[in-house]
Amino acid sequence: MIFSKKKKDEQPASEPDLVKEEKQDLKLEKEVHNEKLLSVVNVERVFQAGGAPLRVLKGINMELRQNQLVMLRGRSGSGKTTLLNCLGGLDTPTEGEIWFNGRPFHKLSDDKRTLVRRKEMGFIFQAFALMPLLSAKENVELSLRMAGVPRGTWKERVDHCLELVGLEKRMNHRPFELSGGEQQRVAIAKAIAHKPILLLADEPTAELDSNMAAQIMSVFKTIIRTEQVTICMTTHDPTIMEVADHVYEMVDGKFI
Ligand SMILES: Nc1ncnc2c1ncn2[C@@H]1O[C@H](COP(=O)(O)OP(=O)(O)OP(=O)(O)O)[C@@H](O)[C@H]1O
Repeated sequence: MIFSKKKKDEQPASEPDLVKEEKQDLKLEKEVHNEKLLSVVNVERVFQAGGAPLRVLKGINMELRQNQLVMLRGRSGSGKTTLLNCLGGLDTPTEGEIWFNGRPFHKLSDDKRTLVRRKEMGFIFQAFALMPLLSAKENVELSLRMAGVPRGTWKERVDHCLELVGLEKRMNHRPFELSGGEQQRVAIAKAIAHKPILLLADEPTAELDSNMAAQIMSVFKTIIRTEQVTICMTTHDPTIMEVADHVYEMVDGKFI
């Protein structure tokens, strides 16, 4: 028996065996990355802008867990937006891996990444990105339509999201009838309406005074608790950092 087993071990692995082994390795890798909502492993991003290549991300490692508020802090030009774009699949790393919700995000086709992004992620930008002719309610509905959510559920979900951000009395107002902070709260309601598990926010408080910025952070804390979402945001405002679960400090394409 022992002899025959040894002989079997010495045989070169057949092709189906290798495929099986590869699948097992991938399964193991997936299990490791499954524990985290998102993990970033040695990510590099190099832009070919004109002459010399520009190395903007220089070996980034990070992770996001469920129900966390994580901030990326750094000076202008340090690479925060570039990293956020890679996390959201709007851009792809030149090197390295990004695992999202157990999937190798860096290996997915553009189409698959877009699908995952639409269903499982929400985005908030500095300049609110609302449709100017639509009311707050219609802006939130639009995001449900884009995500393919059945129409019958829209009203309840829209009401709930606008209530969560404290705008139940402003549902029929259009963006120009709202303050900057209120517009940003509509943008948040819009970003969470389709129940994403990850919310990415690029400088969501940059256009707001400190009072309004504090309100936005309080809304973020509420939706993390009630909507089971993780938020990763960029900022260079040191005053709002104390509410973060973790702050990654970025200098020249690296975390320090
Ligand atoms: N598509 C691109 N092509 C070439 N260079 C780029 C591209 N995108 C970003 N960069 C460069 O990468 C560097 C980092 O830019 P990035 O926008 O990520 O920084 P940031 O930390 O978000 O800055 P800010 O706080 O001002 O938004 C900058 O020098 C920028 O010019």
